[in-house]
Amino acid sequence: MMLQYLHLKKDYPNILLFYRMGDFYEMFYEDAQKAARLLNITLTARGQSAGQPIPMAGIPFHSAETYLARLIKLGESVAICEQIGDPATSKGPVERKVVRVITPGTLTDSALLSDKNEAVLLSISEWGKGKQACFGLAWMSVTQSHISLAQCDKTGLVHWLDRINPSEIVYSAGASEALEQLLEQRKSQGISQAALPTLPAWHFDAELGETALKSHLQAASLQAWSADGLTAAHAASAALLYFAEHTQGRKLQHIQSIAVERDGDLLYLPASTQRNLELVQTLRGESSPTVFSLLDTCATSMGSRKLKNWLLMPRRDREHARLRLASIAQLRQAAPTFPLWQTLQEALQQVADVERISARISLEQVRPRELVALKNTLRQAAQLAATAVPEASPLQPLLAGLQPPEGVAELLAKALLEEPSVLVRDGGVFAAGFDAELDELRGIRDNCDDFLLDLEGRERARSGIANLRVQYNKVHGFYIEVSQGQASKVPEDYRRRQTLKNAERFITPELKAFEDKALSAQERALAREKHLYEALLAQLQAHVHPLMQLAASLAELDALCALAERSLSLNWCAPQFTIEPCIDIEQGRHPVVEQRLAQTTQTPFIANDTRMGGRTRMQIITGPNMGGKSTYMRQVALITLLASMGSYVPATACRLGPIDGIHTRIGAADDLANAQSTFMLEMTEAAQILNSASPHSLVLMDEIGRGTSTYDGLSLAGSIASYLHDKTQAFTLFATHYFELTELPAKHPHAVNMHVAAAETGNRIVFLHELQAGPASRSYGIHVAKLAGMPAALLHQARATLERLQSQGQADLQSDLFSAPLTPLAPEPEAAPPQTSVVEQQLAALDVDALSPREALQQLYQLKEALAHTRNEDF
Ligand SMILES: Nc1ncnc2c1ncn2[C@@H]1O[C@H](COP(=O)(O)OP(=O)(O)OP(=O)(O)O)[C@@H](O)[C@H]1O
Repeated sequence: MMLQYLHLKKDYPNILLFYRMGDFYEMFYEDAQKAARLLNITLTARGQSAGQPIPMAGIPFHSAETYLARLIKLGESVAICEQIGDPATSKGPVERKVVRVITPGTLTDSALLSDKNEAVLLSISEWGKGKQACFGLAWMSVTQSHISLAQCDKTGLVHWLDRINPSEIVYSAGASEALEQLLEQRKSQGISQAALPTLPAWHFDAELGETALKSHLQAASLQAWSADGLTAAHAASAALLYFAEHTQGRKLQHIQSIAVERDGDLLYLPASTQRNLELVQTLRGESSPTVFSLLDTCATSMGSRKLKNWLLMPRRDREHARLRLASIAQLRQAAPTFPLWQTLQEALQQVADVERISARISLEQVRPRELVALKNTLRQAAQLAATAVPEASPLQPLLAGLQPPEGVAELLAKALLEEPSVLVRDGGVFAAGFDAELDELRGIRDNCDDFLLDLEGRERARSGIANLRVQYNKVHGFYIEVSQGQASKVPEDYRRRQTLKNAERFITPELKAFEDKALSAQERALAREKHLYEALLAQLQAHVHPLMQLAASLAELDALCALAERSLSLNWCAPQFTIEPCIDIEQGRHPVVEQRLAQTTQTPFIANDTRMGGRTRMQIITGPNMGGKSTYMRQVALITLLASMGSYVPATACRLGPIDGIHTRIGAADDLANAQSTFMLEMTEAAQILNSASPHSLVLMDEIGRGTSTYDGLSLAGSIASYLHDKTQAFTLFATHYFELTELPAKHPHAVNMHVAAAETGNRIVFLHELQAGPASRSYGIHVAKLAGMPAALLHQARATLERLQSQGQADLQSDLFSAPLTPLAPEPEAAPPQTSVVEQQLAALDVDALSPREALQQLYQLKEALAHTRNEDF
């Protein structure tokens, strides 16, 4: 047996092998030691090898899922080896085979997968040399029906890793040191938790990949998906498909489309932005309260996953967002009594996870109860599809996509019991009337009771033993039981089966014959149900593709209903898109802080306006600690993001120009989690922003420079602000406690000073959380320290020091800070200057001195008209 084990294990050297022995999965050697450590299970020994006991550890097979879940969470992979031979007929060890490999990026079991998260497997190939070098990416979730492809350079790779956030990344064993380092570094810095398996380099073969993709799509060319010529991505696909199919032990029939993604099509939300804005996880690593937890009122897990995808992968072009906004507008309308979203969401509550069920049908892992849930969902979907909406409604195509594939619900209704057993092996899955042979076998079993009662009556009469009973147990089968006192009266043909303290158990030839028939009927019925189930799954394969499409429509409808509900319940407005570069928000709010305030203190959130665009590209935001600077900056980023994903936004009005990314540098205690020095991390993140932001990006800089000495920090903060203003020209919100930076707008025409207002009464401070124009009149650090409960003597000393420093004057520093020009920067390509509006251009061209009063008036009218025209240029 150990020979068989070692033979199987040799193909899975780096992952745990669960070796099935009876009711246990056993592990041996290092696997046993590792599992004992990770799972806290007992390490025992079995036999000897080279004079040493063989370490062994096991888990009961019926509780395997719990252990698997723990191992997967720890980033381990497990190969499941089952007995496939018949122990009764096997000579030597029963034949065994690895039937499945479970890895963090290829999960399909409902018990291991989180309902609201995708487990994504990413494959990376390196292609070409020197200037032609690029990375090919291919990624998928095994429970979805498409593969995504992309190609990029090194900077782009970081963007994609942030976006995809894979659970597992497979790359070549011969990968470059740079790639290996990047992946390891992200893991050690806690940016990624992805498992990092490697495959031999020959798996990353472009031709192999292209052929595999074509075979999945059953197409002669990949042109229809714009996926031809993507050599590097094809190479990554080869390894991706090999790895995924190898883990499932079968071809992934349900993969039926390709999505080619391009960096330039998507908004860039770096990992730091996702973290700082607490999109799906709080800074403490919890799943609530976050933007996603606030948005997610979906009725189905499919809807939640779709919504999360919209939030984390918004597109730059506004087509998708506009369509979603139009759909939300429709869902908000009364139809006729309740808003349409409510009627639809009630129906969606009854909908099962069609996407995952369909994938499990394809992988032949689906359970009977999931099929019953699918049947009920299909009926529900047919009703949803019939929902009345106006003809030109943007919801029309979605509702049309809810038509269930023909005959599937009927087939499932006919085949399955309303409440089947959990597992097919227990029987009790198929409905009566579906299969004549099964009905007959079940008939024999069901007639048992009648026969046994009849036999009992006859045997009592024959033997004259009144308390004789015919019974059954799993160990001994059928028997006739009589008390010890009566045992001598039994007829001659009774054969003793078992002696108990007070009773004797017998069998008769007639009972034995019945037992053989009944037990074999039971066994045959189970085998028949297994066979029928396999046949049913084979029949369902043809419907997997339409079921996946139905799932996509259900998910989208659900996500839209959630956004409609949120927009009404939280009083959000529809954003407007314009080609003019701007972020124009009226009475904006931070949705999560607003909700927290409402739930905890019941104090209202103070809404604030944001006007950026045209002349204003940068706000230097000052004000006391706790004044609301971070909240304000985050709210601008969140409103921008929510609008870009096609959601209503927490504001009374919002106009938004093109946006290509949201970059944030926000100092927080979370830096401690990283091994890097806080200041180093701060500078690294700032450098990344300066290198990748563009005039269409939104940049949030919160207290940059505070991680080093005052003068260093101040100088760096000043230079960074200047660089962002002059070179990057991104929309920038720059919060700082360096009061000296309020001088910046004097020399930088596109920057303005803003401050969060606070009122002082005596030595007390009241935060107004109101954003006002101009710099803060002073800082309130000592007031805030008082609020925090600092000892009075300490505060007294701090005040005295402050006064002394202020009287020494810092004026010199202030005027010097921005006097040094931002040169030499000549070799760098100049970014395009901020777009000047038509009105500005006309104004610049005017020769005022040459105009008569009448012409001047005329010009004024024209300018006003041009201005109105620009503002209406929404698209
Ligand atoms: N607009 C607002 N309306 C009501 N309360 C607010 C508002 N903005 C902020 N707050 C409250 O003030 C608290 C502090 O806000 P925030 O962290 O944004 O201040 P800050 O100015 O960035 O402080 P620091 O400079 O210390 O980082 C928030 O947690 C919130 O409770």
